[in-house]
Amino acid sequence: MDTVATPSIRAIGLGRDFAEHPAVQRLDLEVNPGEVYGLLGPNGSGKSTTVRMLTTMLRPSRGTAQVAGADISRDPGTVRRRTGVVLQGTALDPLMSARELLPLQGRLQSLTARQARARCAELLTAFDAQDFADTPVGKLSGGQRRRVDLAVALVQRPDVLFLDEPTTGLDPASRRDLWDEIRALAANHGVTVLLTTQYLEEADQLCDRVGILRAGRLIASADPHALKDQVGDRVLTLRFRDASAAGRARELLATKGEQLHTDETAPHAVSIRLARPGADGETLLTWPPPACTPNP
Ligand SMILES: Nc1ncnc2c1ncn2[C@@H]1O[C@H](COP(=O)(O)OP(=O)(O)OP(=O)(O)O)[C@@H](O)[C@H]1O
Repeated sequence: MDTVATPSIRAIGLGRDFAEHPAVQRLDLEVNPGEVYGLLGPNGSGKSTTVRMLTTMLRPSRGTAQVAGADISRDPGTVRRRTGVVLQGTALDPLMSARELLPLQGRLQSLTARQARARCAELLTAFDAQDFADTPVGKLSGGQRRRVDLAVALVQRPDVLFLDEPTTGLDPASRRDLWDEIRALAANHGVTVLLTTQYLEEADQLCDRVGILRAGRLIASADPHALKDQVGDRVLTLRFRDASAAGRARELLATKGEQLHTDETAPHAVSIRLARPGADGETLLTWPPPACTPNP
């Protein structure tokens, strides 16, 4: 019996040039069913170009890929039917509400009116969106809006979901809520998720595996812990009660010449690179600092 699952996404030598400049070089990638895979990389590293090729929006210059069992070049219609996509700045009609948009999407995907209404009700409940279901999406907060984007992408029950920088611009609490939704999709419904991110913490907390893209090349791909060992310095993260305590710790550590890693998504945390030889075991910080030690 064959017990090896067919990958939900398999790219072989996939690449795309713009005016002879390779935006994505030769990408080899496999993502398994039910996995949350993160493509991590700075601006311009090729993340969106990769997503646009895998979702059949952009023709590759070289290579091949299969998504949800279909070839992106030979059978793009099947790929589109079996996948959901949320791109950066997805253009939903700002005057329409979730309760209008979701059934409309269902009808476009050939559901009957009754099926479309039922699916809409199911998704509004799943995304805890009843309270803002009748508000035009143009008037929603960033976090609410992303949940509607995600719900719209899920109307057709996709096997594979692509999310291009799903949490950019969200506050930390909305970001964590969205992480929970994405995890639940994979864990409870077996949806395979490929997302792109610029945030190390997001890749670390959310993804089963992470690929690092740099200048259009996948330079590493593994689970986040293995990746940190392979390509990163060791990082010690201290979490504080509030952002101001973290700020004071950051100032103290900077005066000691420590190399700090800043992550704008985690204002309560301070991360220190432990790359200096001989730094292990040294006391880096005494907390609380002397100025706020309670009087005996
Ligand atoms: N339509 C296009 N025409 C010309 N060059 C493009 C086009 N789209 C992307 N590029 C170039 O391809 C490279 C990769 O861009 P891409 O948008 O894939 O990167 P990214 O990692 O998604 O960046 P960001 O995080 O800013 O979205 C960049 O050098 C970009 O300028």
